This record gives sequence, structure tokens and C-alpha cells, in this order.
Amino acid sequence: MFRTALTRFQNKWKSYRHRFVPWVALNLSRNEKTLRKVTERSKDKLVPDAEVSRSLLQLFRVLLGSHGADHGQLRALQNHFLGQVTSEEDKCGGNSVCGDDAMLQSLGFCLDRQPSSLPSAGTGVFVTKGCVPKGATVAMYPGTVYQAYEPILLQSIRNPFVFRCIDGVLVDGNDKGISKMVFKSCSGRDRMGPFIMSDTSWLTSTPQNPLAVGQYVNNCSYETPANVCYQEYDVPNNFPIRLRQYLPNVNYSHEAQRPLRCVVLVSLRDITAGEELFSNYFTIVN
Ligand SMILES: C[S@@+](CC[C@H](N)C(=O)[O-])C[C@H]1O[C@@H](n2cnc3c(N)ncnc32)[C@H](O)[C@@H]1O
Repeated sequence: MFRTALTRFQNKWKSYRHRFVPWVALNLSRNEKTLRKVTERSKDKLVPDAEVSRSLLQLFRVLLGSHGADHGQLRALQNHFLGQVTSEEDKCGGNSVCGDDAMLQSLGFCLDRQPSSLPSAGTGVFVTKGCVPKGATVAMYPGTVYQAYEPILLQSIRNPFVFRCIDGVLVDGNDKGISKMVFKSCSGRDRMGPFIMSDTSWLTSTPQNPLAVGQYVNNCSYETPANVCYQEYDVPNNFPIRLRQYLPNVNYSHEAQRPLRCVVLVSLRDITAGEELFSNYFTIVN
């Protein structure tokens, strides 16, 4: 009985510890070696940034066209101030196209969060329609972006959604509790007049950007090898201001000079409808 509980605790800790900031700090030198190895192995990006930009712009333009610029802004404002959009009408109302349709139309596939195919792994992300070709931008890792020196201790406690980039930048993709409040607050702060610079709807069950579910992708195993990998993507300065309303990331501190860090998931092979996405939590391509 005690041994079973201990084994369960050990397994849980092993899958969680690399996201627990105090543990990462204590094991910095060992982690740095592992990270160095990963960096050395993967100096080049799997997909050039320009290609990631192209896919995101393609989807965001369809989303903007379907919601209408003003409706998109209005929806984001509603999400921000009133919380979750509830009615079916608002999820995909009037003549507008649902996020799913926009995704199928622009990228050729759809994603959904569903119970994982792995026992006791909670929720996972599945391709539900179409086919993802190798090298496609499959998903985005939403959340608040912390520089290595910024305080995240409180938010990181019992939080399996903190993602660490090679340069120590952290992305908190938790859609509940303090993490959720921090994201909404930073997003409200960064509004530029009528322009909303980030999307808060990933915090609800109906994200308007359907790619913003990457935080729910589960870790690979021997039986279920990785079919996607993480890749850092700094949003270029010339990214259209009207389309930034679909970006599911926000900087913790407002620093206009720094480009916004996003993390995207890129497919390692063709992935067909019905397959679950699996990543390797210990690797990231620059
Ligand atoms: C970033 S979350 C992924 C989403 C998570 N499945 C959920 O439902 O919230 C990471 C957590 O998912 C679980 N997890 C991920 N991959 C797993 C795997 N291969 N086997 C068991 N649990 C896994 C672990 O509890 C881990 O701490």
C-alpha cells in the first residue's frame, strides 16, 4: 500500500519536477549540460521563422475575415471584461466561420482537446479532421512570458504548465488560478487604443485561435514517440497590429523593445485525423 503510494508519488514527481522552478534552479548546472547538448544537436530551426509567420498570418487573416475586424476586437473585449463567451451564437455566430472551419480552410486540419489515449495522462490534443503535413505549425503554447530574472515562484507552485525555453525564458500556460489572472491583467495593460495585442480566449474552453492548445500536448513515451516538437518564435516587428489580437502570449513586464516570445509546435512527420499529438518535454529546437 505504502509502496504503491510512493511509486505513484515518484512517477508524478518525475513528470513534474522539470517544470518546478525551485528544482530547476537547484539543478541548474546539470540542466545546463542537458540543454547545451540539445542546443548543440539542434542549432537550426526545423522550420524557418518566415514559414511559421506565413502559417499564422494565413490562419489569422481567415479568422479576422470571418469575425470581421470589429467583431474580433469586440469579442476579445467581451472575453476580457465579461469572462467566458457562453452562447453558441457567439462561439460561431451569424455568417462568421468557426475557429475549426478557419483552421481547416487555411491549414488543412483541425485540433481538439480530448481525454488522452494514455491512461491517467488527463487531457491531450488530437488531430480531428484533415491531415497535418510534416513541418507544419500545428499548435501554439499560450501563456504569460517571463524573462529568466522575473518572479514566477508563486505561479509555478503545483503548476505543470510552465514551459522553459533554452535561454531561460518561461511561458506559463496554466489557464486557471493566479496564472489566469496574471495573463488577463497583462493583456489588458498592453491594449493600444482600439487594438488588442493578445488573445485571452485560450483561457476559456473555446479559444478563438484554435492553435492555442499546445499546453495540453502530452509527453512522448517509448510506445508513443514524439510527432511534434517545440520551436521558439519571436514575433517580428512587422507582424500586423490588427492580427496580434490572435496571439495567445503576453509579456509579464511591459517592454516595448523586446519582441514577443511565442513557442510553436511543429510536426515531425505527417499526422492524420484521430492521432494524438506527443512532444518531448526535454527538447526544444532554438
Ligand atoms: C503540460 S501538462 C499536459 C496536459 C495534461 N495532460 C492535463 O490534462 O492537464 C503536463 C502533465 O500532463 C501529464 N502527462 C503528460 N504526459 C504524460 C505521459 N506520457 N504519461 C502520463 N502523464 C503525462 C503529467 O501529469 C504532466 O505533469
